[in-house]
Amino acid sequence: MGRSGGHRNVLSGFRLRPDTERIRGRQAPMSDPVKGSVTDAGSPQGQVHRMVPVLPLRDIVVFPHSFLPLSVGRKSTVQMLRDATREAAEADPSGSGKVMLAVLTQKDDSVDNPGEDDLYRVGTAARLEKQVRMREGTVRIVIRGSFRFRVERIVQTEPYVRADIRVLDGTVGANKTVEFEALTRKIREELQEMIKTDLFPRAREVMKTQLARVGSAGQLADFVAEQLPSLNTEMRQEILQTLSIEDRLGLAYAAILREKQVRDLGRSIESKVKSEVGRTQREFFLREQMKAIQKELGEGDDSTKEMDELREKIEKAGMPEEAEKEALREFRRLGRIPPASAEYTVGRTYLDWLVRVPWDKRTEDKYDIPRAKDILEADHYDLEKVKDRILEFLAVRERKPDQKGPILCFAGPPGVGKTSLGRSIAKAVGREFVRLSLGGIRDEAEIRGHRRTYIGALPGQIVQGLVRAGTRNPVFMLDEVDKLGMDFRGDPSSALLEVLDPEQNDTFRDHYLDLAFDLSDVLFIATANMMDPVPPALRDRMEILGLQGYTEEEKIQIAVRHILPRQLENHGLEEEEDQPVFGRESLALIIRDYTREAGLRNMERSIAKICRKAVRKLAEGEAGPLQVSPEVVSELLGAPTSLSRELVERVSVPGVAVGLAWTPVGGDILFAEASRMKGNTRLTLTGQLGDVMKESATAALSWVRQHGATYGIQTGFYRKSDIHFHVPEGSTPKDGPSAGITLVAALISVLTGTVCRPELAMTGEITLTGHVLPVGGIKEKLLAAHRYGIREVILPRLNEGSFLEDVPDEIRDALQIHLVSNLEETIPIIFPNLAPAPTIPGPSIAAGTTPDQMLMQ
Ligand SMILES: Nc1ncnc2c1ncn2[C@@H]1O[C@H](COP(=O)(O)OP(=O)(O)OP(=O)(O)O)[C@@H](O)[C@H]1O
Repeated sequence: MGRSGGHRNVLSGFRLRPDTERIRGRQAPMSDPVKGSVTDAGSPQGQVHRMVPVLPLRDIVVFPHSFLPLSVGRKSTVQMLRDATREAAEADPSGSGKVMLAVLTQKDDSVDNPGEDDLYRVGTAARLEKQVRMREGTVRIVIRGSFRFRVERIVQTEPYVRADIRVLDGTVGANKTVEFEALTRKIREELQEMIKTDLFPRAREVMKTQLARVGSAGQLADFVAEQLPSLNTEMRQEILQTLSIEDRLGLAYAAILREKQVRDLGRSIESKVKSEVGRTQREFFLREQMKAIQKELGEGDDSTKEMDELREKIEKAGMPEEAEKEALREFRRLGRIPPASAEYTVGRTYLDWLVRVPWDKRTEDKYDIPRAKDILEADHYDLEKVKDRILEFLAVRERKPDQKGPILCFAGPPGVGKTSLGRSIAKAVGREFVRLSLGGIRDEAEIRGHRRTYIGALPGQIVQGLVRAGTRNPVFMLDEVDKLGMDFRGDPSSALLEVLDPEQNDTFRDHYLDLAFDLSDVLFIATANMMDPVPPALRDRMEILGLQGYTEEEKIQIAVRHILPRQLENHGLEEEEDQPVFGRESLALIIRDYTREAGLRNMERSIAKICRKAVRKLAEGEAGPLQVSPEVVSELLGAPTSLSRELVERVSVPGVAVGLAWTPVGGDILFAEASRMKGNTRLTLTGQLGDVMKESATAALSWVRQHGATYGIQTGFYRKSDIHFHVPEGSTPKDGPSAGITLVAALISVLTGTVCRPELAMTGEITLTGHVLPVGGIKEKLLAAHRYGIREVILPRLNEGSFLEDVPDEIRDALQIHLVSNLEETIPIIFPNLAPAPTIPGPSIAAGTTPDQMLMQ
């Protein structure tokens, strides 16, 4: 027997039967529309009906007054219907004989051919109201429940079941109407409430009418059992078998309470599901829309693939536990944010940085000292002291790899090979090399990164450098530590201190990554042009290796051995017949007239320029190697920027003297100018005069006023004069006391109207009593003098030691050096024609006298 196909709608309650509609074309009423008190009438109670054909049902319990359509599919049942119909027709040839069926519910609905034990013993006798044979062999029937019965005996099982049945009284205790009143009313109220809240309007009306037609209390209990969807077959069967009305009402009420619970639960699930479904559906819809837009724009939908790749990268990045946890957390968050949002981009960029940081990638160190020596030798000419120190440094590291030794700092003018030494160290130990220029960094965040809350935040330069290196243990060159700035955005040098401090740098925390990174494997090397501006705390961490400028000869050697071969290779001039041939004089010319530097930067640039021109000439079909003679140099590089000529011109008037200065970019010459005007004893100082040089100017004036007469200067010259000192700035700022004798020379020159000699330069600090004190940077200054073609130099005698020690022979040989102890010795060297008169001691000057007061004397 097939099921009726009755559809139970959990959410809306009551059972709706689509089959009913199909058969009758409209919603069939669920119960017999009989009015008034209904007993299980139709058969006297206790009466036994014999040989009644049994209609076994799966999952459905039929009650008296039930009126329901069913679909019959089992062959045995179809046959049973045919036989029963025939028998009824035979018994009542008038045609009004109704077929009566004993409807029994199966205990187990999986049984196909139920026997005696598979059926409940209590059922409902029903009349067959209608039957329609369908094409596929099934029969649609409509039955109407009549009375409860109990099976007395199964009299036949094949081909279908027949039984003798006894009519039961389903109205036991029906006279106690008052007692039932409260319960009946309650049940009705509950049912009405359910109908109101849970049904669609049309079904609600049908149900209301049916409930209104339910007359007796027993019938009400049956109605509940039949209609409440949450009851199962056993519960319904139990209500059917309960003959006492009181008990049946009790069971029905319990069923209602249960139903209410189930509905409340259903509602809360429904609202949860609804809100979840609403949100997911919305997101889904938006994502789909976005995909469509991307597709339209031809951007494709690679996001899933991309996310998979990202996850793989996170897993392979070798992050420490803390970092990996954070990365996966961010990754999961990313999965929940729409990819087009700004937040997604921020998260994505963060993860991209995280996976690029070389958490566990490192190179194996090679501490092979002889090999390191070869590499340093091959890459660098001279610099013996520095190379020795580097080799010692490496040797100690070999013995004690975790040595938290000093940080090397190469100090010297630009272009003397600081960076290239760093590269050679990296090559020698087999590490990657990265370089970070600290020049102009004023913001701590550039070292340590911006916090992620800033739009466009990035990791700091240290982390970026490591990412560039691709390993966690590169040689990291911090260029120009002396140029670190500091302002309201924080002090970058304190961040740098942390980076360089071996006690702290194993847990360096970049603000952007916000994760600890161990920097202790990094080999930091610093460079600086001068050490004075480097904050003392930073200087303390470093061992300073000084590199000075090169002499002309050294430069020629470096050019021939290193720079030329490199530039030829860079310009694709490997073939000998293509290579330009540089003569020694040409290189000297470039050094002397085209580059004014302590290092080799401009020289390398000039050589590169000539190589470019040579390549072009070859390309234009000019055969043979280019012979780079001095004339060709002039032709290719243009007019020389020779200073010697400028020197002669500038010193051709009285009042100008040539001094030597030390600057952060190497030695340089300076012009000290003095002039005298009619006036009122005023001293004016202009130009690039630092505080120290201003003091030197005042001291120079005082000395000349005291001793000027010796050199033919009118005593009291200052009374009707204003004196003006000026030191043109030139390209590089210069400061220091070493201009003392130069200022004296300029003043005497203007006061006596005698020009200084252009081939003579000088340096030395003076005291008020005319002593010449030692100064710094002797080697640099002499190299500069040589570069400019100066032939004579006046130096303080007290510098004799460093002059003999530091200055290369070649320079010493090329320059005539005058060592002086006081100005009396000095002036005749500068002005040989000013005959010194016997010394007349001047008036002594009280301490604390101002320049103006002095001028008044
Ligand atoms: N002693 C040397 N031997 C060989 N080549 C040298 C030597 N000194 C400098 N050079 C070459 O001169 C050029 C400039 O040197 P480098 O860039 O290392 O200078 P630097 O001191 O680092 O300058 P900066 O302070 O401006 O960074 C490089 O090509 C370098 O190879």
